[in-house]
Amino acid sequence: MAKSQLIGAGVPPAKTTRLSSWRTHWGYYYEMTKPRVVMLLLLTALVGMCLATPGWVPADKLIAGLLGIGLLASAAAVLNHIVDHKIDSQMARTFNRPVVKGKVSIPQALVFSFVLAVVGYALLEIWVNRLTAFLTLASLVGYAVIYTMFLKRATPQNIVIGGLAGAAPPLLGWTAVTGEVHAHALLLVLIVFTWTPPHFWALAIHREKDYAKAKVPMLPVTHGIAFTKTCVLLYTILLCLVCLLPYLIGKAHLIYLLGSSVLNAGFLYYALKLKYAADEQTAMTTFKYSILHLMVLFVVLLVDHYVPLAL
Ligand code: HEM
Ligand SMILES: CC(C)=CCC/C(C)=C/CC/C(C)=C/COP(=O)(O)OP(=O)(O)O
Repeated sequence: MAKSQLIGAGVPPAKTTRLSSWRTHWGYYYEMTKPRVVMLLLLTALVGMCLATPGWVPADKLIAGLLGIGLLASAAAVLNHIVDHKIDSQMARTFNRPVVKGKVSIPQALVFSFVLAVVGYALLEIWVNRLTAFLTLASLVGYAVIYTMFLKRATPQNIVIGGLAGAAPPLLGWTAVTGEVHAHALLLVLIVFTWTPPHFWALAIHREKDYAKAKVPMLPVTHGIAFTKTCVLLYTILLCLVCLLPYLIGKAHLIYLLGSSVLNAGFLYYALKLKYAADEQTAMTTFKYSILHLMVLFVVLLVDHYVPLAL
Protein backbone atom coordinates (compact mmCIF):
# COMPACT_ATOMS: atom_id res chain seq x y z
CA MET A 1 0.00 0.00 0.00
CA ALA A 2 1.24 3.51 -0.79
CA LYS A 3 2.51 5.57 2.16
CA SER A 4 -0.08 8.29 1.56
CA GLN A 5 -2.87 5.69 1.75
CA LEU A 6 -1.48 4.43 5.08
CA ILE A 7 -1.57 7.97 6.48
CA GLY A 8 -5.07 8.41 5.12
CA ALA A 9 -6.03 5.14 6.82
CA GLY A 10 -5.76 6.54 10.26
CA VAL A 11 -3.06 6.84 12.91
CA PRO A 12 -1.25 10.13 12.13
CA PRO A 13 -4.43 12.21 11.64
CA ALA A 14 -5.86 10.91 14.95
CA LYS A 15 -2.68 12.04 16.75
CA THR A 16 -2.86 15.43 15.06
CA THR A 17 -6.48 15.85 16.14
CA ARG A 18 -5.69 15.08 19.79
CA LEU A 19 -2.74 17.46 19.72
CA SER A 20 -4.73 20.26 18.15
CA SER A 21 -7.63 19.79 20.58
CA TRP A 22 -5.14 19.94 23.49
CA ARG A 23 -3.82 23.16 22.02
CA THR A 24 -7.30 24.57 21.57
CA HIS A 25 -8.25 23.63 25.12
CA TRP A 26 -5.28 25.45 26.65
CA GLY A 27 -5.84 28.21 24.10
CA TYR A 28 -9.15 29.02 25.83
CA TYR A 29 -7.38 29.40 29.17
CA TYR A 30 -4.72 31.56 27.56
CA GLU A 31 -7.38 33.74 25.91
CA MET A 32 -9.08 34.37 29.27
CA THR A 33 -5.89 35.96 30.62
CA LYS A 34 -6.19 38.84 28.07
CA PRO A 35 -2.56 38.27 27.06
CA ARG A 36 -2.01 41.38 24.95
CA VAL A 37 -3.38 43.67 27.65
CA VAL A 38 -1.20 41.93 30.25
CA MET A 39 1.89 42.29 28.01
CA LEU A 40 1.40 46.06 27.81
CA LEU A 41 0.77 46.24 31.57
CA LEU A 42 4.04 44.37 32.07
CA LEU A 43 5.90 46.78 29.81
CA THR A 44 4.75 49.67 32.03
CA ALA A 45 5.78 47.67 35.11
CA LEU A 46 9.22 46.98 33.59
CA VAL A 47 9.73 50.69 32.91
CA GLY A 48 8.67 51.45 36.50
CA MET A 49 11.36 49.00 37.68
CA CYS A 50 14.09 50.47 35.48
CA LEU A 51 13.31 54.10 36.32
CA ALA A 52 13.40 53.27 40.04
CA THR A 53 17.17 52.80 40.02
CA PRO A 54 20.12 54.43 38.21
CA GLY A 55 21.77 51.00 37.87
CA TRP A 56 20.51 47.64 36.60
CA VAL A 57 17.44 46.09 38.13
CA PRO A 58 18.43 43.05 40.27
CA ALA A 59 17.57 39.92 38.24
CA ASP A 60 15.55 38.25 41.03
CA LYS A 61 13.28 41.32 41.47
CA LEU A 62 12.94 41.67 37.71
CA ILE A 63 11.93 38.07 37.02
CA ALA A 64 9.83 37.39 40.13
CA GLY A 65 8.31 40.89 39.96
CA LEU A 66 7.18 40.63 36.32
CA LEU A 67 5.98 37.05 36.77
CA GLY A 68 4.05 37.90 39.93
CA ILE A 69 2.44 41.05 38.50
CA GLY A 70 1.65 39.22 35.24
CA LEU A 71 0.05 36.26 37.03
CA LEU A 72 -2.11 38.48 39.26
CA ALA A 73 -3.17 40.64 36.30
CA SER A 74 -4.04 37.44 34.38
CA ALA A 75 -6.03 36.16 37.36
CA ALA A 76 -7.95 39.45 37.38
CA ALA A 77 -8.67 39.11 33.65
CA VAL A 78 -10.01 35.56 34.13
CA LEU A 79 -12.28 36.78 36.96
CA ASN A 80 -13.54 39.49 34.59
CA HIS A 81 -14.50 36.75 32.07
CA ILE A 82 -16.43 34.92 34.80
CA VAL A 83 -18.25 37.92 36.29
CA ASP A 84 -19.09 39.42 32.89
CA HIS A 85 -20.16 36.28 31.02
CA LYS A 86 -23.80 37.42 30.75
CA ILE A 87 -22.85 40.88 29.44
CA ASP A 88 -20.25 39.30 27.14
CA SER A 89 -22.88 36.97 25.67
CA GLN A 90 -24.85 39.99 24.42
CA MET A 91 -22.06 41.83 22.63
CA ALA A 92 -20.71 41.07 19.13
CA ARG A 93 -17.12 41.70 20.31
CA THR A 94 -17.29 39.22 23.20
CA PHE A 95 -20.04 36.65 22.53
CA ASN A 96 -17.46 34.07 21.48
CA ARG A 97 -15.45 34.09 24.72
CA PRO A 98 -14.62 30.71 26.33
CA VAL A 99 -16.90 31.02 29.38
CA VAL A 100 -19.82 32.32 27.29
CA LYS A 101 -19.47 29.41 24.87
CA GLY A 102 -19.10 26.87 27.69
CA LYS A 103 -15.61 25.86 26.48
CA VAL A 104 -14.42 26.52 30.03
CA SER A 105 -16.93 26.12 32.87
CA ILE A 106 -17.24 28.73 35.64
CA PRO A 107 -15.73 26.39 38.31
CA GLN A 108 -12.81 25.58 35.97
CA ALA A 109 -12.20 29.28 35.32
CA LEU A 110 -12.45 30.03 39.06
CA VAL A 111 -9.85 27.37 39.90
CA PHE A 112 -7.58 28.67 37.12
CA SER A 113 -7.85 32.24 38.38
CA PHE A 114 -7.26 31.13 41.98
CA VAL A 115 -4.13 29.18 41.05
CA LEU A 116 -2.74 32.11 39.03
CA ALA A 117 -3.44 34.50 41.90
CA VAL A 118 -1.92 32.29 44.62
CA VAL A 119 1.25 31.57 42.62
CA GLY A 120 1.56 35.26 41.63
CA TYR A 121 1.06 36.49 45.20
CA ALA A 122 3.51 33.93 46.60
CA LEU A 123 6.20 34.95 44.08
CA LEU A 124 5.84 38.61 45.07
CA GLU A 125 5.66 37.91 48.80
CA ILE A 126 8.65 35.55 48.85
CA TRP A 127 11.03 36.99 46.22
CA VAL A 128 10.00 40.65 45.93
CA ASN A 129 8.42 42.33 48.94
CA ARG A 130 5.17 42.54 50.88
CA LEU A 131 4.32 46.08 49.72
CA THR A 132 4.38 45.02 46.06
CA ALA A 133 2.42 41.85 46.80
CA PHE A 134 -0.22 43.86 48.64
CA LEU A 135 -0.50 46.66 46.03
CA THR A 136 -0.74 44.11 43.19
CA LEU A 137 -3.48 42.21 45.02
CA ALA A 138 -5.26 45.53 45.61
CA SER A 139 -5.08 46.17 41.82
CA LEU A 140 -6.63 42.75 41.18
CA VAL A 141 -9.47 43.61 43.57
CA GLY A 142 -9.75 47.08 41.99
CA TYR A 143 -10.24 45.61 38.52
CA ALA A 144 -12.03 42.31 39.10
CA VAL A 145 -14.26 43.38 42.01
CA ILE A 146 -14.62 47.17 42.17
CA TYR A 147 -14.60 47.88 38.42
CA THR A 148 -16.11 44.70 36.99
CA MET A 149 -18.70 43.81 39.64
CA PHE A 150 -19.81 47.31 40.61
CA LEU A 151 -18.60 50.37 38.67
CA LYS A 152 -19.04 48.91 35.17
CA ARG A 153 -22.74 48.37 35.86
CA ALA A 154 -23.29 51.55 37.87
CA THR A 155 -21.79 54.70 36.34
CA PRO A 156 -20.34 56.06 33.07
CA GLN A 157 -17.33 57.15 35.15
CA ASN A 158 -16.62 53.40 35.63
CA ILE A 159 -13.44 53.37 33.55
CA VAL A 160 -12.08 56.62 35.00
CA ILE A 161 -12.18 55.25 38.55
CA GLY A 162 -11.53 51.62 37.53
CA GLY A 163 -8.63 52.81 35.39
CA LEU A 164 -6.56 53.20 38.55
CA ALA A 165 -6.07 49.41 38.73
CA GLY A 166 -4.80 49.24 35.15
CA ALA A 167 -2.58 52.28 35.77
CA ALA A 168 -0.91 50.76 38.85
CA PRO A 169 1.80 48.55 37.21
CA PRO A 170 4.50 51.27 36.89
CA LEU A 171 4.15 51.79 40.67
CA LEU A 172 4.19 48.02 41.24
CA GLY A 173 7.40 47.77 39.21
CA TRP A 174 8.92 50.65 41.18
CA THR A 175 8.05 49.23 44.61
CA ALA A 176 9.32 45.81 43.50
CA VAL A 177 12.79 47.36 43.20
CA THR A 178 12.83 49.92 46.03
CA GLY A 179 10.20 48.69 48.49
CA GLU A 180 8.82 52.26 48.65
CA VAL A 181 6.22 54.44 46.98
CA HIS A 182 7.83 57.45 45.27
CA ALA A 183 6.32 60.56 43.66
CA HIS A 184 8.07 59.75 40.36
CA ALA A 185 6.31 56.39 40.26
CA LEU A 186 2.97 58.09 40.92
CA LEU A 187 3.68 60.36 37.94
CA LEU A 188 3.96 57.29 35.69
CA VAL A 189 0.68 56.03 37.16
CA LEU A 190 -0.87 59.42 36.37
CA ILE A 191 0.19 59.08 32.71
CA VAL A 192 -1.54 55.71 32.29
CA PHE A 193 -4.53 56.93 34.35
CA THR A 194 -5.03 59.94 32.04
CA TRP A 195 -4.47 57.78 28.95
CA THR A 196 -7.19 55.27 29.88
CA PRO A 197 -10.35 57.36 29.15
CA PRO A 198 -9.43 58.27 25.54
CA HIS A 199 -8.17 54.68 25.04
CA PHE A 200 -11.45 53.13 26.13
CA TRP A 201 -14.00 55.76 25.06
CA ALA A 202 -12.70 55.66 21.48
CA LEU A 203 -13.54 51.94 21.43
CA ALA A 204 -16.84 52.52 23.27
CA ILE A 205 -17.91 55.03 20.58
CA HIS A 206 -17.30 52.36 17.94
CA ARG A 207 -19.18 49.76 20.03
CA GLU A 208 -21.92 52.04 21.38
CA LYS A 209 -24.78 49.87 20.06
CA ASP A 210 -23.25 46.76 21.64
CA TYR A 211 -23.02 48.42 25.07
CA ALA A 212 -26.55 49.84 24.75
CA LYS A 213 -27.88 46.37 23.86
CA ALA A 214 -26.14 44.83 26.90
CA LYS A 215 -27.39 47.75 29.06
CA VAL A 216 -23.88 48.70 30.21
CA PRO A 217 -23.88 52.42 31.13
CA MET A 218 -20.79 53.41 29.16
CA LEU A 219 -20.41 57.14 28.44
CA PRO A 220 -21.57 57.05 24.77
CA VAL A 221 -24.73 55.19 25.88
CA THR A 222 -25.61 57.50 28.77
CA HIS A 223 -24.38 60.87 27.42
CA GLY A 224 -24.25 60.38 23.67
CA ILE A 225 -21.46 60.07 21.13
CA ALA A 226 -20.86 63.81 20.63
CA PHE A 227 -20.25 64.37 24.36
CA THR A 228 -17.97 61.32 24.54
CA LYS A 229 -15.90 62.67 21.65
CA THR A 230 -15.50 65.95 23.57
CA CYS A 231 -14.36 63.97 26.62
CA VAL A 232 -11.84 62.02 24.50
CA LEU A 233 -10.44 65.33 23.21
CA LEU A 234 -10.27 66.94 26.67
CA TYR A 235 -8.58 63.91 28.25
CA THR A 236 -6.12 63.79 25.34
CA ILE A 237 -5.20 67.46 25.95
CA LEU A 238 -4.79 66.62 29.65
CA LEU A 239 -2.62 63.64 28.71
CA CYS A 240 -0.35 65.89 26.60
CA LEU A 241 0.14 68.14 29.63
CA VAL A 242 0.68 65.28 32.08
CA CYS A 243 3.25 63.74 29.70
CA LEU A 244 5.33 66.92 29.97
CA LEU A 245 5.73 66.51 33.74
CA PRO A 246 8.54 63.90 33.76
CA TYR A 247 10.64 66.33 31.68
CA LEU A 248 9.66 69.41 33.69
CA ILE A 249 10.64 67.82 37.02
CA GLY A 250 13.94 66.58 35.55
CA LYS A 251 13.12 62.87 35.67
CA ALA A 252 13.22 62.57 31.85
CA HIS A 253 15.38 64.22 29.22
CA LEU A 254 15.58 65.24 25.57
CA ILE A 255 14.76 61.88 23.96
CA TYR A 256 11.63 61.66 26.07
CA LEU A 257 10.61 65.26 25.37
CA LEU A 258 10.92 64.75 21.61
CA GLY A 259 9.45 61.25 21.53
CA SER A 260 6.46 62.03 23.76
CA SER A 261 5.76 65.26 21.84
CA VAL A 262 5.55 63.38 18.53
CA LEU A 263 3.37 60.65 20.04
CA ASN A 264 1.08 63.18 21.72
CA ALA A 265 0.77 65.21 18.51
CA GLY A 266 -0.47 61.99 16.86
CA PHE A 267 -3.00 61.34 19.64
CA LEU A 268 -4.22 64.94 19.47
CA TYR A 269 -4.60 64.62 15.69
CA TYR A 270 -6.84 61.55 16.04
CA ALA A 271 -8.84 63.08 18.92
CA LEU A 272 -9.48 66.25 16.87
CA LYS A 273 -10.38 64.20 13.81
CA LEU A 274 -12.75 62.10 15.92
CA LYS A 275 -14.47 65.23 17.21
CA TYR A 276 -14.60 67.34 14.06
CA ALA A 277 -14.04 65.19 10.96
CA ALA A 278 -14.76 61.58 11.80
CA ASP A 279 -15.55 58.88 9.30
CA GLU A 280 -16.69 55.29 10.05
CA GLN A 281 -13.19 54.16 10.98
CA THR A 282 -11.90 57.09 13.05
CA ALA A 283 -13.01 55.83 16.48
CA MET A 284 -11.39 52.42 15.94
CA THR A 285 -8.23 53.99 14.47
CA THR A 286 -8.00 56.26 17.54
CA PHE A 287 -8.38 53.22 19.84
CA LYS A 288 -5.63 51.32 17.99
CA TYR A 289 -3.39 54.39 18.01
CA SER A 290 -3.87 54.72 21.81
CA ILE A 291 -2.29 51.28 22.28
CA LEU A 292 0.66 52.10 20.03
CA HIS A 293 1.00 55.48 21.80
CA LEU A 294 1.33 54.00 25.30
CA MET A 295 3.62 51.21 24.17
CA VAL A 296 6.06 53.50 22.35
CA LEU A 297 5.82 56.18 25.08
CA PHE A 298 7.07 53.71 27.70
CA VAL A 299 9.80 52.40 25.39
CA VAL A 300 10.91 56.00 24.86
CA LEU A 301 10.94 56.57 28.64
CA LEU A 302 13.20 53.54 28.95
CA VAL A 303 15.61 54.62 26.22
CA ASP A 304 15.71 58.13 27.69
CA HIS A 305 16.54 56.70 31.13
CA TYR A 306 19.64 54.90 29.82
CA VAL A 307 20.63 57.62 27.31
CA PRO A 308 19.92 60.84 29.26
CA LEU A 309 20.73 63.44 26.58
CA ALA A 310 20.42 67.10 27.59
CA LEU A 311 20.25 70.29 25.51
C1 HEM B 1 -10.40 50.55 33.02
C2 HEM B 1 -9.43 50.58 32.15
C3 HEM B 1 -9.50 49.97 30.78
C4 HEM B 1 -10.57 49.64 30.03
C5 HEM B 1 -12.04 49.78 30.39
C6 HEM B 1 -10.08 49.04 28.80
C7 HEM B 1 -10.87 48.53 27.81
C8 HEM B 1 -10.42 47.77 26.77
C9 HEM B 1 -11.25 46.94 25.93
C10 HEM B 1 -12.77 46.81 26.07
C11 HEM B 1 -10.46 46.33 25.06
C12 HEM B 1 -10.88 45.26 24.09
C13 HEM B 1 -10.87 45.58 22.68
C14 HEM B 1 -11.23 44.36 21.84
O1 HEM B 1 -11.54 43.28 22.40
O2 HEM B 1 -11.20 44.50 20.62
C15 HEM B 1 -9.11 46.78 25.30
C16 HEM B 1 -8.02 46.38 24.58
C17 HEM B 1 -6.74 46.63 24.95
N1 HEM B 1 -6.33 47.33 26.06
FE1 HEM B 1 -7.51 48.34 27.32
N2 HEM B 1 -8.72 49.05 28.81
C18 HEM B 1 -8.32 49.60 30.00
C19 HEM B 1 -7.04 49.76 30.44
C20 HEM B 1 -5.96 49.31 29.76
C21 HEM B 1 -4.60 49.40 30.26
C22 HEM B 1 -4.22 50.04 31.59
C23 HEM B 1 -3.80 48.85 29.32
C24 HEM B 1 -2.30 48.68 29.31
C25 HEM B 1 -1.49 49.44 29.97
C26 HEM B 1 -4.65 48.40 28.22
C27 HEM B 1 -4.18 47.80 27.09
C28 HEM B 1 -4.97 47.28 26.10
C29 HEM B 1 -4.47 46.53 24.95
C30 HEM B 1 -3.02 46.21 24.62
C31 HEM B 1 -5.59 46.14 24.23
C32 HEM B 1 -5.62 45.31 22.92
C33 HEM B 1 -5.89 43.88 23.28
C34 HEM B 1 -5.97 42.97 22.07
O3 HEM B 1 -5.79 43.40 20.95
O4 HEM B 1 -6.21 41.77 22.31
N3 HEM B 1 -5.93 48.70 28.53
N4 HEM B 1 -9.12 47.66 26.35
C1 LIG C 1 -3.14 43.11 39.10
C2 LIG C 1 -3.41 44.09 38.02
C3 LIG C 1 -2.30 44.93 37.58
C4 LIG C 1 -4.63 44.16 37.51
C5 LIG C 1 -5.00 44.91 36.31
C6 LIG C 1 -5.96 44.08 35.59
C7 LIG C 1 -6.22 44.40 34.17
C8 LIG C 1 -6.18 43.19 33.28
C9 LIG C 1 -6.54 45.64 33.71
C10 LIG C 1 -6.87 45.97 32.29
C11 LIG C 1 -8.13 46.74 32.17
C12 LIG C 1 -9.08 46.21 31.10
C13 LIG C 1 -8.63 45.32 30.03
C14 LIG C 1 -10.33 46.57 31.18
C15 LIG C 1 -11.39 46.10 30.24
O1 LIG C 1 -12.38 45.41 30.93
P1 LIG C 1 -13.82 45.33 30.33
O2 LIG C 1 -14.60 44.33 31.13
O3 LIG C 1 -14.42 46.69 30.24
O4 LIG C 1 -13.54 44.84 28.85
P2 LIG C 1 -14.07 43.56 28.07
O5 LIG C 1 -15.47 43.88 27.68
O6 LIG C 1 -13.15 43.43 26.89
O7 LIG C 1 -13.96 42.41 29.03
